Amino acid sequence: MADNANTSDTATRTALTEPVDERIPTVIADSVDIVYRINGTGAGRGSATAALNRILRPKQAEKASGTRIVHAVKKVSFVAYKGEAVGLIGTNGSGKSTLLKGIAGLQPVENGKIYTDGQPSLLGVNAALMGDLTGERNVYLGGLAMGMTREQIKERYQEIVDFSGINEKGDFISLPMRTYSSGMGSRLRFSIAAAKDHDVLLIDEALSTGDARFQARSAERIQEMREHAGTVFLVSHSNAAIRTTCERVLWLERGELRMDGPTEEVLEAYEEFTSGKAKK
Ligand SMILES: Nc1ncnc2c1ncn2[C@@H]1O[C@H](COP(=O)(O)OP(=O)(O)OP(=O)(O)O)[C@@H](O)[C@H]1O
Repeated sequence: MADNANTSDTATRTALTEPVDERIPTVIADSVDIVYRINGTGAGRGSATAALNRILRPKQAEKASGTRIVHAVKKVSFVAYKGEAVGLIGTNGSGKSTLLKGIAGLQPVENGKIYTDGQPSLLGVNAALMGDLTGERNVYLGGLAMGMTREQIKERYQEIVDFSGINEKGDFISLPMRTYSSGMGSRLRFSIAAAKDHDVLLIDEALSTGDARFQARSAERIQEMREHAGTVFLVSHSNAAIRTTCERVLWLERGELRMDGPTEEVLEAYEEFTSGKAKK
């Protein structure tokens, strides 16, 4: 018995030390479906009885209340690895943002599973900063939300402000964020997120509103984050931003994964698809 155990032990050790695939997975999506339910227009909308029915008889109530279902992500599977920058492309409403929210754990998965190693951080154009607070307060708020301590934020504060370039044209950091242009807002959001190395960083269109100089700076910072062995996902309609940032691309169309491969290959097919669409 003991001998057998030893033999299998050695076999396991050999198997474990063989360099099968040295890449370390950080996000695994296994046949993921994500569905939105929009409580609808049917009879009794908003009444207490309708609400009670939704709890007690969800199936029938769903029909009666006219609940609409939007199947935003359909059977999507992929594995992303440490050090990868993965672009997510697809026409409007194809499910890119929804998939990012699913990976971040902000949108429940209907079927299938998403496994992540470490804490994913979603950086979106609507990241939870407060418009009525100054840029400075928001740097602290965002930093705390990412799990940094007050001291760590204080140490990196100037770096964050400088990276964002918010103060290049005057003292804007002491003004409420609602007074910023959309480009300024997204620059500050990205700068806050970039102050920390993330295991998995999910970026939703945040770079597209920045100017060319800021986009180049962000691309450089994303490169650094990858070198620190994180995984970056970038949703963008800018094929140029995808080309400079990502070496792999997932193309979603109508919620389905149409293609997963090297950036140039996927973008070529996508560009053909979109130009074909434009001609129709
Ligand atoms: N909160 C929501 N409630 C209901 N349906 C939603 C919601 N958010 C998105 N959807 C629907 O899910 C589908 C996918 O939307 P999603 O925002 O993920 O697409 P996208 O690829 O990011 O689009 P875009 O490129 O326009 O930003 C769309 O049909 C959209 O109408």
